[in-house]
Amino acid sequence: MINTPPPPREEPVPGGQRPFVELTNVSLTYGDFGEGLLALQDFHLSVQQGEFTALVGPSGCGKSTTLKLISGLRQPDSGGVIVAGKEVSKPLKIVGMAFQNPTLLPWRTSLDNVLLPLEIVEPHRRSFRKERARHAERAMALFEKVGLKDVADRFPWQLSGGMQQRVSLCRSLIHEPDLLLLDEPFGALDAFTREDLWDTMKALWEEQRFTAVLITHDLTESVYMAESVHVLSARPGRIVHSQRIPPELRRDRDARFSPAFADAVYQLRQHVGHAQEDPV
Ligand SMILES: Nc1ncnc2c1ncn2[C@@H]1O[C@H](COP(=O)(O)OP(=O)(O)OP(=O)(O)O)[C@@H](O)[C@H]1O
Repeated sequence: MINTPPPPREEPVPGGQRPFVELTNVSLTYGDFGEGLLALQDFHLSVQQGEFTALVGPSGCGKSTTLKLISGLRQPDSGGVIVAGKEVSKPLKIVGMAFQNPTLLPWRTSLDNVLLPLEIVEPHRRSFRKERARHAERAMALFEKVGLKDVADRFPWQLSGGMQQRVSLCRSLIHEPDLLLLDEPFGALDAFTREDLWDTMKALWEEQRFTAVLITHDLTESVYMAESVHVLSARPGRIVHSQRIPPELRRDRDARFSPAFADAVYQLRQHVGHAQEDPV
């Protein structure tokens, strides 16, 4: 029902827009050629503008590497990486990122942590001082949206892990990025906090409709959050299965207990299992 054959690649819809994120025939080796470690090979991925996509797969298969390529932190050895219609050749400014570790600076308050990207990245940097009050107002609005109260003046070490991760999500969104890259941001949280944050993130995405790429080991999370889920093979990684997730499975918490939801997770689990057993 929700299966599609392994993509090599989604072609642009005829007459429609090109994908917002497009990796074509990408290979990447860490270290020296010859002795290096081949992380990705023949890798294709396309994500439409405003789409929420998840990448799942065995540990070490190249998921974080894919985000590094999309964000421009690394360049491929061969193949192309295009974001917003342009070849990626350096770190992109239109990207927000959140990681498993919230990586907040302990000597800065929550508000100053959230404002950090505006302080250091152009074009905001040059007008930051003049615009600080306006940015702080936006940060406060974000705090409210993610369910944080009275944290602006508190330091990271005064917050719970879940609160720190909420602050980190605010920081990733403060510059209103077109593209949000999420590297297991919910992975280290307890189950209840994690489920709350899924809903928070979904609400933000529904409101702002940025393009999102989520890496996760949690198949339930991938089905609940993403419109499409791609399974990577064991290293060298490439996509071996793609699954569209019907909107009704992502509608609300109750949907997670439906047979159709369990079926979607089961199918993904089968493909991840095959990927673990049969390295390509
Ligand atoms: N900077 C690096 N130098 C050398 N090897 C690296 C580097 N970064 C990653 N690797 C290796 O490349 C492969 C893919 O790593 P990557 O972090 O992309 O995998 P992953 O799918 O995100 O893993 P996990 O699910 O365990 O987080 C792994 O074998 C990893 O050890």
